[in-house]
Amino acid sequence: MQLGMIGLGRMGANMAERLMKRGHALVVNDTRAESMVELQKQGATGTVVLKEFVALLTKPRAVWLMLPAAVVDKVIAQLVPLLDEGDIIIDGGNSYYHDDIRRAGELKAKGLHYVDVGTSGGVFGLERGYCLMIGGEKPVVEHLSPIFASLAPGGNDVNAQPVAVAGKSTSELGYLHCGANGAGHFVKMVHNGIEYGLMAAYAEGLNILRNADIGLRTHEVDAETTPLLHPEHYQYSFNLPDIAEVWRRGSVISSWLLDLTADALQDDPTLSNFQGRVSDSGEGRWTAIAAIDEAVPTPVLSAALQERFSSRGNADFANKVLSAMRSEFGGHAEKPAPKS
Ligand SMILES: NC(=O)C1=CN([C@@H]2O[C@H](COP(=O)(O)OP(=O)(O)OC[C@H]3O[C@@H](n4cnc5c(N)ncnc54)[C@H](O)[C@@H]3O)[C@@H](O)[C@H]2O)C=CC1
Ligand SMILES: O=C(CO)[C@H](O)[C@H](O)COP(=O)(O)O
Repeated sequence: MQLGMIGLGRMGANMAERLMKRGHALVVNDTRAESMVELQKQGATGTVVLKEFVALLTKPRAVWLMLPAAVVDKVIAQLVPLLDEGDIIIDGGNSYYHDDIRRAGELKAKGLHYVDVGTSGGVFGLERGYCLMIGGEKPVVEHLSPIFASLAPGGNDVNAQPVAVAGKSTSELGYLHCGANGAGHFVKMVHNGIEYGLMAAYAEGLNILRNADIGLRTHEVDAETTPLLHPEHYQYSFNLPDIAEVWRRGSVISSWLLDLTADALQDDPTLSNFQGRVSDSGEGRWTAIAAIDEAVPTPVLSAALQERFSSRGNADFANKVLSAMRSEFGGHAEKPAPKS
């Protein structure tokens, strides 16, 4: 099948390559001409000029956007005058599902179809395949199924576990039509909310292990902690790369995120290349908003999001306010920071 791919960054380029390896014809576009070179060598047709890109596509055209969420509306506005009735725009990035609902309505009025696809798999998707969470009209989704089936891991995914729905759903192949427009990105939003929680759980647990030698270095211990500490209980110098590795082998908490964590710790046990300022691209916030709208408690997912804000120094002033209040009501002075 032919597919147009706009956005050839960390995700789009690998997805185009995976599709070509599985026999699809790719027409590619990016504002960065250099991002097309390798794909063109592999057989893709490509141009930086959007009008020429559209002219290379056969009707009904299928155009997959793999762009930062912030530029999707702009690119759709440029694309629409170039498209014809019956053409399909697929947004495979991390858009907010509210935007999908609006876009699908606007495009429907022009005779165009819109499909939202939550894509998971990161830069490893080229080899492992991508998990696809899809929202849109059933016949349009079915029309695109050769593309979804080729991007997804498929039934031979080595990580796949036996499933109860065998033979009844494409879910066992790694892609799923989740519902009407917005449903794909709704499911991806919650997927990423869970991702934040899982990531925070591993990070917090490993931090407890890392500090289990605190009784051996009482001279460094925070002045607040010293009176409460029984040094004899904290005499362990754990090897974190080894612990992450052993947890990968048959443990209850084994996972792909743990595999990646173990790899990172093998490379550098102190993670000295990172400052620990953790960004967020919106999905965790939208998950928290949906939970509030539904009045569903999400203490773990919400705390994981808040932890990212703190990591960027956004709690510093609040902490100063706390110290100021302690000083005001109890005359408590701030104690010195631990020696490093
Ligand atoms: N990196 C990841 O692990 C994952 C990313 N996503 C989502 O996929 C989307 C793409 O992510 P990445 O590939 O990581 O981003 P990226 O920043 O690596 O690539 C974006 C590409 O879009 C191009 N681009 C920007 N504006 C353009 C325009 N107006 N016209 C044509 N091309 C344009 C850029 O030149 C770049 O090549 C985002 O929505 C992201 O949130 C989804 C799952 C995983
Ligand atoms: O969708 C993804 C993974 O599933 C992307 O890597 C996304 O960028 C992760 O979210 P955040 O940037 O908020 O950490």
